[in-house]
Amino acid sequence: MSATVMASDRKCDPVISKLITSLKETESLTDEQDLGFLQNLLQSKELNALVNVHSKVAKINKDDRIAPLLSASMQVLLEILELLAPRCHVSPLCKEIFHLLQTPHLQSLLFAHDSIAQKDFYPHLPDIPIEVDEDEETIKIVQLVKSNEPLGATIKTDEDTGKIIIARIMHGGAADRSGLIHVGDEVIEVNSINVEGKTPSDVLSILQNSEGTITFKLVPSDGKLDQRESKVRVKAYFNYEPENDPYIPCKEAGLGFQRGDILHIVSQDDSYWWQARKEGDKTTRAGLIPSRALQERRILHERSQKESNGDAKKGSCASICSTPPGSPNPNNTCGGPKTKKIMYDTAENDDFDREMIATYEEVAKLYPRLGIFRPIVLIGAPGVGRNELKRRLVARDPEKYKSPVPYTTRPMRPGEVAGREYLFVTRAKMESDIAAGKFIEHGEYKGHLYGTAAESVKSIINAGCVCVIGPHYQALKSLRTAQLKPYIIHIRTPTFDELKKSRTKARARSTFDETNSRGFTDEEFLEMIKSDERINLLYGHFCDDEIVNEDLTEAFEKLVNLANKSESEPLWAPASWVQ
Ligand SMILES: Nc1ncnc2c1ncn2[C@@H]1O[C@H](COP(=O)(O)OP(=O)(O)OP(=O)(O)O)[C@@H](O)[C@H]1O
Repeated sequence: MSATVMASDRKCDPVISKLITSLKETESLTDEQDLGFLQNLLQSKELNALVNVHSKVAKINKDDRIAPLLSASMQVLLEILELLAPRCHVSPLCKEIFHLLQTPHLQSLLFAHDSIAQKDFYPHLPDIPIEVDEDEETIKIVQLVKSNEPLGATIKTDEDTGKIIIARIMHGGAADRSGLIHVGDEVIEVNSINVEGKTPSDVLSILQNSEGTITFKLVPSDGKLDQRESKVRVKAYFNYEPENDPYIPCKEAGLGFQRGDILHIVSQDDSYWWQARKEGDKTTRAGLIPSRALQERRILHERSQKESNGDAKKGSCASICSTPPGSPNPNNTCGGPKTKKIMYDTAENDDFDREMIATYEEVAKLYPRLGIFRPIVLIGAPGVGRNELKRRLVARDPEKYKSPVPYTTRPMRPGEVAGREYLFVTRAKMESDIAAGKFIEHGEYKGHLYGTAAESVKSIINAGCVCVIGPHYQALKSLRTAQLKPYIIHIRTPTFDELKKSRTKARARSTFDETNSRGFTDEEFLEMIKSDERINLLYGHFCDDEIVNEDLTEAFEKLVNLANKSESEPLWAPASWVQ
């Protein structure tokens, strides 16, 4: 028995009626069961309703009056947002339009509009297979005119058959744009030269030596691979130079980049070599970059090599090292003064960071939200000037920029007000809160605990103010979350000479020795630079920007500009923060 709802009480679509009539006349359908099934299906209410909708949409589509003016209104909206963003703090009108254009309802409406305009609702049906004689081989002849532009395709020898095949087509390259060459196509001839038994480099030299038109004789691959571009954007966490990479399949096809560059990954089809373009780059052809998996392997390989070299070195210097190996203390350096006020600790140490394999991070544009500001986090080497810059920013507009009040277990001193200098708590309470992960940073000084609670940061954000903090760099682990969405700035040291000159001129006070008010020593300057390099190596990729703190006025001006930028412009951030 069929559960299909019949459309017998309604008028069938004329085409369906015709089909039902012809069904009855079909002699080849002798099986009663098949006939019954088809009749039921054609008369079903669901099918008729669908055909009805389809006919109406098809009829409407024929009407030119409702043709869309554009099919990428979301793209236009994003471009307008980018244009408006820097003007938001200048004009309230711009700000209003900016936030209006960001509303999810409007964006969903435009998104739906674009899907309809692009006819994205049509099902993607597989190509109807053409019946070909299995013994007959289809061959296509492709002619391309040689220009300065590379072909944008790589070839390889098929491991099973030994034949030369197209390994990849670079998105936007000449081969891709021709639409005639596909991944998996077998190359039989190049300019009438049979390539059977030849290596990919033989074929390459044929190509290099040919002038004008290049003619390929190809056996098309069975299945056409989907060459649609992916929309993934990543932030690179390492520098890449294809010309110095011995493993890249084709150096000319490589895309070099710097740490911090935003890359548009257009294809991840190949597990080792992705295709990418630099974000904002107008060139259409994508380039090859190592995939995440490949880069992770390389880093692990490099590390294991370094470790084995390091072990050898450690062994040879064991007799002259007094400190046990593997006990780094970023706050107190061997030989330096040891009375740093707050030695910030987080639950984990730098070993955690060494474990991390920094390759790429998926990013998306994070748009400013009305009345919710990203906290500004200044990290840097101890003594570099984070507190000075933070103090100046808060002093510039105390209603807007606020620093969280730290907690302490030390007793209140005369003249202090609870909640102004510190929030005073018992040791037991603070220890249990630290254990519960409620502190973004904490440390001990002269037998008392000090620290900043995550909740203090959150309450400043919730009050509609910009929270400014200058924590120890290890606190980034607990701060860099989707909830807080921090804007992280690395305050960097200038060169030794610039550092010494600027601090001496300003009579800067050393933060390495709280018991004496004195200037920095050369040793401390060197330590600052070393620490800055270390932070850059371990945490630089987490930073949104950096400021070299040589001239204080200039550094502060840059900080103000970056603070404005973080409040008003759409900026790249981890994709998980945007969803
Ligand atoms: N660009 C600069 N030129 C001259 N002096 C500076 C500059 N930046 C900071 N200073 C001075 O250097 C000293 C240390 O700065 P600050 O207290 O801000 O360092 P910090 O990074 O917060 O260090 P710590 O984390 O150790 O407390 C202060 O006297 C400050 O005024």
